[in-house]
Parts: sequence; C-alpha cells; structure tokens
Amino acid sequence: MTDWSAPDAIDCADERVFQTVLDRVETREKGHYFEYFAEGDEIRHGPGLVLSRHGNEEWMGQTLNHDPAYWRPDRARERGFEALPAHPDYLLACVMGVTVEDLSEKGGYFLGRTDVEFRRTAYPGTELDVTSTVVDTRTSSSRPNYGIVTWESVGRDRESGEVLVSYERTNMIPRREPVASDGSGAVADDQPSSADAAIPDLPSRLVTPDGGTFEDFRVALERARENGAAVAYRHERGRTMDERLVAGLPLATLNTARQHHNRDAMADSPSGDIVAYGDVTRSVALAHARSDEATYRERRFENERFHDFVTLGDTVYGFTRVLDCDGAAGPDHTGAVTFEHVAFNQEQTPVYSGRRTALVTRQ
Ligand SMILES: C/C(=C\C(=O)O)C(=O)SCCNC(=O)CCNC(=O)[C@H](O)C(C)(C)COP(=O)(O)OP(=O)(O)OC[C@H]1O[C@@H](n2cnc3c(N)ncnc32)[C@H](O)[C@@H]1OP(=O)(O)O
Repeated sequence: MTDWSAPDAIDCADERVFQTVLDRVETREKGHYFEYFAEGDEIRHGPGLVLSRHGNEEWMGQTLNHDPAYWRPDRARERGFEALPAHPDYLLACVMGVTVEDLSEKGGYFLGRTDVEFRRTAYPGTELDVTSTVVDTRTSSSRPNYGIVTWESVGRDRESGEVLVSYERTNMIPRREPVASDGSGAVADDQPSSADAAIPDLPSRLVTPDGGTFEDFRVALERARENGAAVAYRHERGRTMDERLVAGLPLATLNTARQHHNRDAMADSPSGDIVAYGDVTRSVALAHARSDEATYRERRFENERFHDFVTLGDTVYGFTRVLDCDGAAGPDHTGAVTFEHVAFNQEQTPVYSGRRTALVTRQ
C-alpha cells in the first residue's frame, strides 16, 4: 500500500505510475459553464491590469497600427492628446482580456460585440477597473452543447472612476448539461454554401476615395450617390498570424482563453489549432484601413461579428466600405465617417466585420 504522506510516493520516473495517478484525480477546473450566468448578475473582474507603454507599443507594432500620434510625443500633442495615449484597440483588448477568466474561459467562441463606446482617452500607467453585467442568456438552437450569453462590460480608470470604454459582447458558452435541440438552426453538410447562393445585386461601380481625409470620403460618397455606386475598396497590406500575435498578444492582456495559447487542448476542436483573439484580428484589419485614412479619434463600433476562425499561418487583409459622412460631428477641423470594415483571410473568407465611426481630419 502506497504511503501517500511520503515525499516520494509518486514515482515520476515511472510514466505508468504518474499516468494512473493523473487518471484518478479530479481536475480543478477554470471558468464557468453557461448555467452559472443569470440575467442581472454583476461581476467585478479581479485581475488588475495597468496599461503600459510597452504593452501599447507591442500591440500597435505587431498589428501594424503605426499612426505616429501614438508613437511620437510631438505628434500626440498636435493631435490634442495630453501625452502619448494608449491605443483604443489596446485599451479595448485589455478591458476584455481581464474579463475572460470570469466570463468565457470555459471555452466557446466570441461571436460579436456592439455599442463599443470610447468615452475618454486612456494613457499608459492607467490601472483598469472592469465590471460586467449579464444582459441576456439563451439556448443555442444550433448547438445543444452551448448557450449564448451577452454581457455589458465597462472599463474604468480605477483611480478616478471615469469610464474609459463600454460595450456589449456575446459568446457561446459550453453547458454543463447539454439540452435536447430541435435542430432548427443546424446547418446540414449538404446545404449550399454561401458561395453557391444567389449573389445579391451589387452596385456596378465601386468608388475609391482619392485620399484619406474627411473631404475625400465626403466627395467620394457624393460621387457614388450620383451614379448609383458605392464607396468600397480593399487595403493592400496583409499580416500573417504568428505565435506572437495568436498567443502572445492576448496573454499580455491577461486573456486566459485556451483557444489562443493551448495547442494541445485545441487539437481536437473544430479549428484544430489555436485561434487568434478576435481583438487581434480586428485590430490588424483596422490598422490596414487606418493606414489609408487621416484618423483623428476613434468614436464607436457597432455590430462587430467574428465569422470564422483565424489560425496560425492565416493572413489577415482588410476591406472597407464608406457608409456615411457627418460634417457636424466633432471639432471643426474634423468630421465623423462611418465605415463598414471586413477582415478576410488568404482564401478571401470574411473573418470579422464591424461598423466603425471615427473622426477624420478634414483636409
Ligand atoms: C476572446 C475570445 C474568446 C473568449 O471570449 O474567451 C476570442 O477571441 S475567440 C476567437 C474569436 N472568435 C472566433 O474565432 C469565432 C469565429 N466564428 C466561428 O467560427 C463561427 O461563427 C461559429 C463556429 C462560432 C458559429 O458558426 P455558425 O454556426 O455558422 O454561426 P451562426 O449560425 O451565425 O451562429 C451560431 C449561433 O450564434 C448566434 N450568434 C452569432 N453571432 C451572434 C451575435 N453577434 N450576437 C448574438 N448571437 C449571435 C446565432 O444567432 C446562432 O444562434 P443559434 O445557435 O441559436 O442558431
């Protein structure tokens, strides 16, 4: 009989002994199943995270967000910032990163996010205080092993209490107890793929703006409207997803989702490998778009959707459609432009889409 109090009771040199022990012990699990969440519950997320200049630069550099106002103090001041600011994509990824342990570490996918509102510029050195409220829980009709949960999350400056950013996000969350499904949402393998479906009427002409200022977007929209056309274009740059992006960036935001860093756990999943953090994928595509635009400030995002996995070796490209220009919004030297951005991979499959409103410099 093994004496379990003996320091050498488990002989690690004998693989069979260790494997037998592993088979018999319980796993101390992380995260929460769908059943844990009830509408109205409020959760204050424990992990503290201080926005750092290093984290900001690592995020921006790797995702190709190379706007000088976030790298050069003189350009930051010209842009009206008090100092070098935290990039909005980095801020948003950090606010969401620290929620993962409580909300979604159990697995399941980040489906979408809406009402992303940037309320105040954040600066490196700011300590985050993040809370979430369960807004909705529902059964997934297509996947009986999952439920669908929506939370509203708010990221504040812990010192001043001011809200920096807020949003609503929706995830698939595994159920402890799968439910019987009526299968109404299930997609049969023999259904036509979206590529076979009838192609809707697209405008015959697609207009590209001459430049990236507010006036360029306004003029292009006007031209398009007169000709029954649309303003839409793609961006040349692409970024191939490597380990640093897929595993490194989410971990730096304290995002503990196994999807991004545990290749072993993901080997048997539908993606077969680790997948990029949705915030990394979108940030890359947005960087491509911003490189063709005179962005002044990020304002809001709506209806962000993550359509498909992005895995190691995939390349993320960007497509932009211009939806609206509002000359009355923002300071005099800017106007608000609303874009629809799509991130797509090397197979031209959309992986992200979202509607973004940004203030863009006029001339
Ligand atoms: C941080 C983080 C994880 C974390 O947080 O820890 C991450 O970064 S992880 C990486 C980023 N992420 C992804 O890599 C997912 C990519 N994506 C896919 O791989 C496919 O999308 C799918 C396999 C998930 C589904 O594929 P699909 O079955 O073809 O998709 P759909 O049928 O459209 O959606 C199924 C059900 O989700 C409902 N639904 C969809 N979108 C929304 C929305 N926005 N709001 C409310 N409900 C929504 C839909 O209404 C349907 O509901 P029902 O099940 O009831 O029909």
